[in-house]
Amino acid sequence: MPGFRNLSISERRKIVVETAGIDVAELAAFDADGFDAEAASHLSENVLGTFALPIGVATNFTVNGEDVLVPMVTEEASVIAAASNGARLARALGGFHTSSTSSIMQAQIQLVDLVDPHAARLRLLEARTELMKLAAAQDPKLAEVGGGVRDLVVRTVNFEDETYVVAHLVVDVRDAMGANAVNTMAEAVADRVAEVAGGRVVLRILTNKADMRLARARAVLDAEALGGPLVVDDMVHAYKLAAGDPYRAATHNKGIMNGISAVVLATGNDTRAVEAGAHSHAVGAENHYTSLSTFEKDADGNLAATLELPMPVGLVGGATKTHPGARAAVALTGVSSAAELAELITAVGLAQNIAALRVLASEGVQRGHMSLHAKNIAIAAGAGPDEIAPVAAQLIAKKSFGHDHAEVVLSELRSGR
Ligand SMILES: CC(C)(COP(=O)([O-])OP(=O)([O-])OC[C@H]1O[C@@H](n2cnc3c(N)ncnc32)[C@H](O)[C@@H]1OP(=O)([O-])[O-])[C@@H](O)C(=O)NCCC(=O)NCCSC(=O)C[C@@](C)(O)CC(=O)[O-]
Ligand SMILES: NC(=O)C1=CN([C@@H]2O[C@H](COP(=O)(O)OP(=O)(O)OC[C@H]3O[C@@H](n4cnc5c(N)ncnc54)[C@H](O)[C@@H]3O)[C@@H](O)[C@H]2O)C=CC1
Repeated sequence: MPGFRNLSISERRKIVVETAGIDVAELAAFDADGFDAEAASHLSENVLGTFALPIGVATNFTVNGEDVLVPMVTEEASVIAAASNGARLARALGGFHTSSTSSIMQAQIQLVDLVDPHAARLRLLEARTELMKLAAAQDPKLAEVGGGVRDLVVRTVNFEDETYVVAHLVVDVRDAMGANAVNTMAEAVADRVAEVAGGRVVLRILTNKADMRLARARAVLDAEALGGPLVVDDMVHAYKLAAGDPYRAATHNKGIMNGISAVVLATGNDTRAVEAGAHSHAVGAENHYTSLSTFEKDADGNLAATLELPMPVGLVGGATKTHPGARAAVALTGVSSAAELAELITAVGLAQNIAALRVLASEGVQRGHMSLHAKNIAIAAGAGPDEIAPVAAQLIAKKSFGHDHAEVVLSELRSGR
């Protein structure tokens, strides 16, 4: 959607409504009074009001052959521009291809004070059918929509002089994020689990290491569009440093989460749950913190990029149906299942990562990022509504983004110099 960025907000809204095929009234949720203090007071505690952040759309996304607009809520300049840019680069060779596992979440039930932990583990596995049935009885609605308890897995965990037995309820939560659903089940079976194992239950809570709920995205990027073979090679070098060095991996993955957290937040999902899952997944099989994505040169000299990570997001439950902005954001994407949303979010994470690595492997991040952040610096220096654009333009022209420089530019503007 070239030129979209130059339109006014109302022109952008018109195009979004036409493209997404939604009712214009839905976008009223993004107005200042779209989510008032009264409505907000039902979502959280000790509420004083609401706290607004920008919601924008990333453009240019093709996912599994379909064009899609992506709502993103973020306070950081250049994130939405970069996602749109990454999607534009991927689009030339077919966009993003995605897949995912079933929506499987797990709850952990921790047993302590066991005299025979290894035998207790087997006693629990012998009672597997009974315990699964007891858990399933807590959520008939989930069974109605095709979900439910799929397994009971029992592990032992050793720490210091303790051997804990930990039972995992493995549950298909379908279109829910599923934390409340599996926590309810874990608490309901805890007494019987303690009885069968012959110990005492302490924790009964989901794990955010949602490694049975993975979403995947991949794209091929045209070498010439990236800037040539050297940029491809250097993007692979950038990836390899992240793969081998936790100091770089943390920043590399932060770039991925720039896109992911923004869509998770826009759709009313739990950013902390997704972030905890992502970073736990980034501790790979070799037990060191590494890159969530991969980049490799393919047989044609183009760049093949992939991303796979846990993506526990829902379309029902939590705040997804109760926050009007979240409802509008989901409507805008057109997704109809939690799995589809999870895959879209993963494609956005990959687009974000592609855009960041491309600038890092070529001109560096500061020109693009700071040009878009310049208005923010102007505001922080005290610029009023009419002064923001001219101060930002001066900072960009001089390629000098320091706050002291912004103050000088502002005072020169005010004194007519
Ligand atoms: C910023 C760009 C996109 C400029 O990129 P550019 O090449 O100067 O811009 P362009 O004018 O050629 O535009 C290319 C496309 O980018 C999009 N675009 C471009 N500008 C806008 C805008 N104002 N509003 C909306 N969309 C914009 C838009 O889709 C546009 O296509 P067109 O509309 O022309 O067909 C590029 O430099 C970029 O991708 N930079 C990466 C920035 C980034 O990653 N920001 C996140 C913050 S930094 C960070 O937190 C993470 C990091 C970097 O540390 C992660 C890591 O280390 O791995
Ligand atoms: N560690 C963590 O991540 C924790 C997260 N949470 C919070 O839990 C909330 C999410 O929990 P949920 O169980 O998703 O919420 P929920 O309990 O509000 O909704 C899930 C329920 O919706 C019903 N349902 C109706 N239609 C369904 C469908 N098509 N697919 C699946 N279920 C359907 C089912 O009965 C299901 O149990 C989020 O707000 C999250 O922040 C809560 C505790 C801990």
